[in-house]
Amino acid sequence: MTSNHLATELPSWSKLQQLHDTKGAKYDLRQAFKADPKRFEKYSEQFKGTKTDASLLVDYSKNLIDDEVLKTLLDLAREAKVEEQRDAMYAGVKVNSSEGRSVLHIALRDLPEKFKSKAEGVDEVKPELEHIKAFSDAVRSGSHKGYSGKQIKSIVNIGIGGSNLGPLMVTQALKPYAKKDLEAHYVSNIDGTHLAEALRACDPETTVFIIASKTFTTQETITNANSARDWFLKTAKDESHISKHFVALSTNVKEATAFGIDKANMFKFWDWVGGRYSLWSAIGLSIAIVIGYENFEQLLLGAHELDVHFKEAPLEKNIPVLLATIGIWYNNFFDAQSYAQLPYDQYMHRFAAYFQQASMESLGKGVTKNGKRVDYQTGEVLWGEPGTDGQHAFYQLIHQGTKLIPCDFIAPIETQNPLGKHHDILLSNFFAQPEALAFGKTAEEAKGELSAQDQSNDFLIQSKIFTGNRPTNSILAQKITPATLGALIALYEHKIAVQGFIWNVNAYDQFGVELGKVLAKKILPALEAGDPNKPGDHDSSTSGLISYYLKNRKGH
Ligand SMILES: O=P(O)(O)OC[C@H]1O[C@](O)(CO)[C@@H](O)[C@@H]1O
Repeated sequence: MTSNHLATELPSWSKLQQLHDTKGAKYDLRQAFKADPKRFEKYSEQFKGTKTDASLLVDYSKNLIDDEVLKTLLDLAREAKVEEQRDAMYAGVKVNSSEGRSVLHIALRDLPEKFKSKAEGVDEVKPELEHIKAFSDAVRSGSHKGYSGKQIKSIVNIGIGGSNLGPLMVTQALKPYAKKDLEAHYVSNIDGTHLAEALRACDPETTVFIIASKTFTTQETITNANSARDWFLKTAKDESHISKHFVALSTNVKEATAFGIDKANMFKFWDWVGGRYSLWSAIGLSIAIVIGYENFEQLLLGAHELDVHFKEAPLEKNIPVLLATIGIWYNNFFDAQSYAQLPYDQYMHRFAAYFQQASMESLGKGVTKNGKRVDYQTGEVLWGEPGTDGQHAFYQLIHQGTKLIPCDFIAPIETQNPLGKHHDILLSNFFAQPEALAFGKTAEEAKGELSAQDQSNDFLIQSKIFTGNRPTNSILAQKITPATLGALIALYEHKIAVQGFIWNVNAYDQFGVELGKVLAKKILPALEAGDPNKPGDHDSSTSGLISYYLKNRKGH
């Protein structure tokens, strides 16, 4: 299923522009809520797993939308053939056209085999899960021992981008489910500090290194993996011990073998698993080790149940479609420059960082799938920090700054750590912030709060006005369990898919990360040669910087 369109050519695009100009820009949430006491019921959806405890309430009523806007947004989705593109993706059509690949992370979690996606390797998903189960069980139970017969106490996942952020985010978000006597470290950065700090906390006799790289050629990962092997061999001495301490997660068996990893220690996945969608695959091995295979399976099943919702719910009730199109409303018609994800759950502190890659690497594209340059904005700039820390840092700008920043607030109803009044206080903030953003404070109200003397101080009054009409979604999860987290991640993955379908960009390639990598490879020999007078053939800025570095570096 290919589509030829520029989003601006779809009939509903100009209608949305009109709607924005005639009423969207002036939309008043105070009035909207007053006029319709059932607005919350109308503009919220519940998602409940049937076989898992996944449970989400998504309230999108505090958006600058009415029935006409919403209908037009969904018309836009239909005109862009979102449903057909989704079905093609699920079926295994090679929708990643530039790389000639299917996009089937949904097949990794389709344990009930509902979608019958077709691609080479789909039938290997379950055997590979068995492999993950056997290894994670062995490490957790202590039956997999280090070369000197000791039980494994630390794992170090070495990977970057999608081979790091997903497992890192999930193991943090699900920390209450983690095995207590096992330390998990995640090393991604080529900065030697990252590996050095992790190794300081490890003992070679009791550490397993998980080399996670789809391609097994990524410079950071291979360099870190080699340094980890050197560190290990300094103590272990004998290379035959490597097999008990190094495993590889990769689609590239040849390179992993060349690195010295035993076939039995390789966990494979397939080219239809995009790096930033790979936590459900062998890349999730560290998740299974940390939280146990049964919990890992719940994560997959929760995501699968959301996949079913995305596939079967009518667009009017389809949560990923609603969030995606509402996002487009602001990104393309209100010129919103960014979008914030704000989890009110300390364990979810890497959630926005994870979706930064998933969303921005997927949708940061400037050409359509047919090679036409787009004449509209694409990927949202995504950022965020957990509440309430964010409140004391950047919320001032969200409330009163000149930029429109749509936000998603996410919180669990049940905390993993009941502690006095803490959770109610946290949640009171979770409820209050979207309320303040939506309804603001008028000049009258601001004036009423001032002393008689200050009531004529216009600067004070103006400074205390909150314009309101700042849009938010509020997502309440029952509890951040493995299944609920799986559903939440899948929800945002599908939001990305829908936006890609509408903007008609390929959300599954990443050519934008290449150029800088190629230039770095050209620069490295000059740094290794070390002659400040020979920085290589560059512009004066780059050469000047390299020479300055070479002249001033010490301890090399
Ligand atoms: O898993 P690999 O092949 O080492 O790639 C790591 C990351 O590098 C990228 O290719 C580019 O940043 C990501 O898409 C990917 O997640």
